[in-house]
Amino acid sequence: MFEGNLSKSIGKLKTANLGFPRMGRQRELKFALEAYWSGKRVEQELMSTAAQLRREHWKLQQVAGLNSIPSNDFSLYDQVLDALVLVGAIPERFGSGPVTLEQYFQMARNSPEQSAMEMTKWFDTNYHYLVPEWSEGISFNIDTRKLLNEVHEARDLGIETRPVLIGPLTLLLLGKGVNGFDPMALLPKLTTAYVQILQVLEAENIEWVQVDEPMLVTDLDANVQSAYRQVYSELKRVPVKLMLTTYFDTIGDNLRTAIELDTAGLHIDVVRAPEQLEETLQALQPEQVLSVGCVEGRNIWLTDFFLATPLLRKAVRQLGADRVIVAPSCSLLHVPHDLRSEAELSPRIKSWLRFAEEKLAEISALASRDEVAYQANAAALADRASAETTTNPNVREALTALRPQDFLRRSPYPQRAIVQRNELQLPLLPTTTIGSFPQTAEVRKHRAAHKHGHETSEQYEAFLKDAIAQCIREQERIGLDVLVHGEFERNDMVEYFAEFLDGFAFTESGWVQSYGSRCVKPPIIYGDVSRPAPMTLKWTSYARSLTSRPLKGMLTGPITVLQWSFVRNDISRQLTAWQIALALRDEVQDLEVAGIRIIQVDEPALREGLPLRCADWPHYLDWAVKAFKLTTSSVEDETQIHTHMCYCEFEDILPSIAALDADVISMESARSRMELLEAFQSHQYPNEIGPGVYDIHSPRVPSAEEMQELLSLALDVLKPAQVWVNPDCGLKTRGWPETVSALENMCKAADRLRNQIGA
Ligand SMILES: Nc1nc2c(c(=O)[nH]1)N[C@@H](CNc1ccc(C(=O)N[C@@H](CCC(=O)N[C@@H](CCC(=O)N[C@@H](CCC(=O)O)C(=O)O)C(=O)O)C(=O)O)cc1)CN2
Ligand code: MET
Ligand SMILES: [Zn+2]
Repeated sequence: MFEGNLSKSIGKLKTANLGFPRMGRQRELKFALEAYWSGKRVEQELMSTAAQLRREHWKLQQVAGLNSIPSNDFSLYDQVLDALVLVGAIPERFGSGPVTLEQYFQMARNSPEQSAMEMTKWFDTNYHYLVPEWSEGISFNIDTRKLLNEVHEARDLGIETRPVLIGPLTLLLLGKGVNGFDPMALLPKLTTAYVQILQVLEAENIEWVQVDEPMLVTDLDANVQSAYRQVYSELKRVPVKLMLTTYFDTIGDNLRTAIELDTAGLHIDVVRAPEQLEETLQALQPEQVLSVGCVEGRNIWLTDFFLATPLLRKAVRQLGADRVIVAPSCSLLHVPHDLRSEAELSPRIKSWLRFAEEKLAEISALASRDEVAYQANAAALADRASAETTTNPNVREALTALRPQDFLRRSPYPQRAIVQRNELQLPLLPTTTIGSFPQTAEVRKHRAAHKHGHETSEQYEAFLKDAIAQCIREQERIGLDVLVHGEFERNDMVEYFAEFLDGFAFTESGWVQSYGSRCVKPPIIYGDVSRPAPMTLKWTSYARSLTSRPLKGMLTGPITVLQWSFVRNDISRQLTAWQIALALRDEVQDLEVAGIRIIQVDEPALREGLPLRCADWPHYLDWAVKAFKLTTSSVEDETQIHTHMCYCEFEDILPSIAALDADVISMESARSRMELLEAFQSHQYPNEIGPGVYDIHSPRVPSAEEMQELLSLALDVLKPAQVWVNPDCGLKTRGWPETVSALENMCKAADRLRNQIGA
């Protein structure tokens, strides 16, 4: 009956999962972790919550009928940190193994005494991992306690798992060499460690191991490709079957290398890169199994069974049913746990969505060609495709009417700078913050009370007014030059805006891990985006009325809204980004009309959205930069546009950052001691820059001297008139006392430097 259906003759296919969200349905892990860290719970209690979650998640996967269920995909903080503990590669400053729970969290979390390992984005996702630190002296002493514990726990439930390991090359390449050390020098020792780990698993009668090598979807040079061959020829000596697992893009020119590793199986992502199926099928060796990642692990839309089925059918024709596995494209870590508790979501939109649990059901249905599921899938797809609510003709029209000048400021920067200087009358080395002030438990408590109807809107707004007023007074007292309102009304810098925009839907419990215990609830873009009414005008204007100093309005930029939402897969990312840009452009205009002279449009996710393959960079950077310019270009020369970026390496996209043509950019740089400035210097960055002078991820209060020193480094390469003074990022995760002390020191540092340079 169904064209796309697998024919009855080929039998049921095998299924696998690559990883399950670990926070728990109601974020049980988050609360257990935070209770442990605050001393309200002991280690034993945390461990028992974690074990309970693992059991529940394994059982879910068993009930869903999956043949291959992962273990070691759980983590108390981060899977890369776990991999480092597993191979025993612990940076010296944290002592040596076997690692205790206390040491484990010291590596992950900053304390006043000790700085944690650095964090950065996992490929092009909003998940952050801890960056391995590779140095000459590092030793490898494997510690398989966690790995084996999970294997055994699952066995106690009668479940044979396929343990997940981060592959050796991916682990190595994700890290950074300390002081110019070449991590590749560690390859022989690291290989030995992996051989030992596989031997331990083999001794446990483990049949299959999932080895994640997403680095294989990036551009690799010949040295790395040959390192892959070297390492895997060693691993092959251990008789366990390896599922070489790639995701997020195409293996492309690494295909030959991947095949030559001669692993028992290969997993490919045919959601992001369906075109690689054909060539992979041609290239596979006679016995190799192919795991077809056809249920998207990165997004929340229902799978199009009628697109996935022909791919599976093609694989089956070529390989035979017993060499094909149906799987998600990547780990389900990046989607929320389940849809069941979403009572507020429109039933129609809900019928188009699948979270982790529902994706397991899709995998089973695809593999067994469940007739009823196929019918339901066809009906939901047809309903989504025909829904009128997803298209807004006005928005489409506005986009087609765009002219080149809509992407350009009226005058070039040097001219704008002169009028802005006149208008704003700021001192040299102006001081400011990135926008948010501490989101204290009190702020969150009021918002929760308001949301659940325990506090009226009047009460909640009175509280916010008070918080803003106090924040303005405090900034004036500290002596900051450009003030902000503090962002107390915002639950999250993306979700808050999405709530005002048409085309977005929200979940109540659709949490996704961002790092450690921190989660985000990405809004869902299901239709054309537009702005029915102003979003930030009220609180920004209120704050402005409280001070005579310049007040900076704060918006989240189009790429960051796109990147931190679940996006449509029925129109291009570019189109959605430009729709968001048009909505934000209206907001920028309203703020300007209301007399806000400085407007910051945050784009911390600009770098994160960069494609994994360099060949795809120019196209992305072109439309992403245009989205920012569309948002910001309508203003008069007098209005100063700021932007802010953090959480990543910017060196490789500096020309595009310059092309944003923001008057001022603030960037994270304290943790790398301003390394970034060299790049700015060599590119002759033309506009103004606030290189962050202190790391806001730590409660430690930096001294004025320290920040003065960093600022001097900035002044070595930049003209004084170019330099702004600010922290690395927003202060929402900090407490008030340390925030005030740090900002006081920051202003002191700026003052001293002004004196030094005779301003
Ligand atoms: N979307 C996004 N991605 C991002 C960032 C970001 O800011 N946003 N920053 C970087 C990552 N940094 C992050 C920093 C902090 C948190 C964070 O603190 N998350 C909070 C949740 C934030 C939030 O939405 N808070 C809601 C409250 C949600 C909630 O749990 N409410 C409860 C009760 C809350 C209470 O009483 O405390 C309820 O409604 O019942 C609010 O403030 O309104 C957490 O995990 O705890 C997340 C990411 C990069 N990616
Ligand atoms: N304006 C935002 C803040 O201060 C920017 C954060 S970037 C992750 O929190
Ligand atoms: Zn930031």
